[in-house]
Amino acid sequence: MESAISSPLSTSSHLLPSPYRSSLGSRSQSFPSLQNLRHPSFKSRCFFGVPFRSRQTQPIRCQSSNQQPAKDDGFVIEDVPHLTDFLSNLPSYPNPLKQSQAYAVVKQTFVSTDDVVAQKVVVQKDDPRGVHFRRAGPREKVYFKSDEVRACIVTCGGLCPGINTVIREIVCGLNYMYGVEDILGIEGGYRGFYSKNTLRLTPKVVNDIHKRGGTFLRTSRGGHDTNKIVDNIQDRGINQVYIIGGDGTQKGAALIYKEVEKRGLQVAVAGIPKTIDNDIAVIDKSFGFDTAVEEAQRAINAAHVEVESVENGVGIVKLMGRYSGFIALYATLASRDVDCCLVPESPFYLEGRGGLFEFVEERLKENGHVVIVLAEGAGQEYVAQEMQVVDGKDASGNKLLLDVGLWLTEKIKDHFTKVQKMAINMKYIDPTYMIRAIPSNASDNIYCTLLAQSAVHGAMAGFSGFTVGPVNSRHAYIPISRVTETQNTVNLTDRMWARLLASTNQPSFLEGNALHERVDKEDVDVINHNMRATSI
Ligand SMILES: Nc1ncnc2c1ncn2[C@@H]1O[C@H](COP(=O)(O)OP(=O)(O)OP(=O)(O)O)[C@@H](O)[C@H]1O
Ligand SMILES: O=P(O)(O)OC[C@H]1O[C@](O)(CO)[C@@H](O)[C@@H]1O
Ligand SMILES: [Mg+2]
Repeated sequence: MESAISSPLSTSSHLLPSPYRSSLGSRSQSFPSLQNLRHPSFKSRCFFGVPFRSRQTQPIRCQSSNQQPAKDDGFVIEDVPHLTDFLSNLPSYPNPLKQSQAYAVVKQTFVSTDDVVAQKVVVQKDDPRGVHFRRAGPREKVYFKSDEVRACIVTCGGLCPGINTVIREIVCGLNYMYGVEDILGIEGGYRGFYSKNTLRLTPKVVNDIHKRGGTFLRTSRGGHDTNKIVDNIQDRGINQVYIIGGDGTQKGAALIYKEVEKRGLQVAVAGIPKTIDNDIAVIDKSFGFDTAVEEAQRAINAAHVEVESVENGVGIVKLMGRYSGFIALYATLASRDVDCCLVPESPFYLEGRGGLFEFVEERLKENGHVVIVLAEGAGQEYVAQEMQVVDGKDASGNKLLLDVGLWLTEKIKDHFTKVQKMAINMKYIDPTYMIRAIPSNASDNIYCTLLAQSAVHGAMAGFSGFTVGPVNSRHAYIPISRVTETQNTVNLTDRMWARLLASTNQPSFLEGNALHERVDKEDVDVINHNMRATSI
């Protein structure tokens, strides 16, 4: 018989010293074990009964009634900073949502201070309980009076479907839920703080913007100057800063928060993660990603229609994805018209057994056509070898990529016409900006609304230096450093990539490839871990 999973419940408890970890703008608390215990009121009896934000708070260990020593169950909270961490006498006020019509019939308007979201939901019985983040949502107490809030919103980095929805919902959320009227738009990204006038944002001004692609506030790369930005925040009397942007933007937001803390300002800094590439760590998925994948279907479909209408048709579609091939992966899986998907994470090769040329030839013989989807960051090393180019960077310091789409197109044409003496019909489609310069679809719009409202609740509740996002489909406040320390990339040892290979039946390019060895030698542990922990 399967043994019962031990439950962390108790009727008695005592305090233990708090193992307190701290990283940039984050605090982690590890909670010791609560084992062999079952009790439905665990939440209120054990550590959940104590607000874990307070510095005085000591994690509580619960023991079974027979008082056997409890073992550490590895419960960790990666907490976000709060304004009271450096402004200890900050007054709090009852949340005006108590009077809100919208929340009037909600059973539990306020998120308990003890609610957390688990980073991993697929675990094994004996695994440590792992990392948790603070659950997002409205709190009973706020640390701003509504008429004293002066908020601002800025958007930085590349475009992404849904930015306007996030802007709209921050403005409407602040105004409708909290009665905030003073909201400023910072124009043109970070540099707009010190080089441009602000825009006044009201629900009326932003009413329709979610129907448009792009960003109503405009954006830029580069131009992050922490001191100038915080000087400007201070000079303008801004006390809530909403920053929408990707990994670079979030790094900038962390610096702004650090400076705000250093100067002891009552300023809530909230990051809303944005990236079309879906490369932001920890969160389930970035907003606009689904819309982009959907739009990519149109390009793939066009390629497929073109190549199946001619003899030996070869279609190549290049999609965004600098270091992460998620758009290409998901667009391929969704389409089923794609024969081969190439992503930056999976090196490929052209010639010889198991190579791309051989595969294209086979598919042409079999079906008369072939469609390849290519992420822009794939095969960069091959293109670089053949092109005399100086390493270029954009204003933010991101490496400028070489056009792998054109390179591959030429390679395939050359091979079949010159080497194979076989006429092919090449159709190259590059919908790069088309998939991100569009408004978000319905589900992304809903997602954007949740992100915006969660950010507003967090800032009003006095949290600062946090990023908001869904973790296992529950919105959470995540320390900024957690989403910037690594980038999310397609994991070749994860089942999702295997699903793609199984769906397209394309070569894995493992033969003659360094990856083979790498997987064999060092990734056994990773594979085991992923088999256990993968959330997909
Ligand atoms: N390490 C950093 N420290 C401070 N600011 C940064 C850093 N990296 C980037 N920024 C600033 O963040 C802004 C946006 O950065 P970037 O152009 O890299 O886009 P991003 O936010 O990563 O979005 P995406 O990559 O999705 O387009 C720029 O204004 C840039 O100056
Ligand atoms: O041409 P831009 O605006 O710099 O953006 C291109 C880059 O932005 C991204 O979409 C990331 O936001 C990358 O995939 C792409 O390489
Ligand atoms: Mg980036």
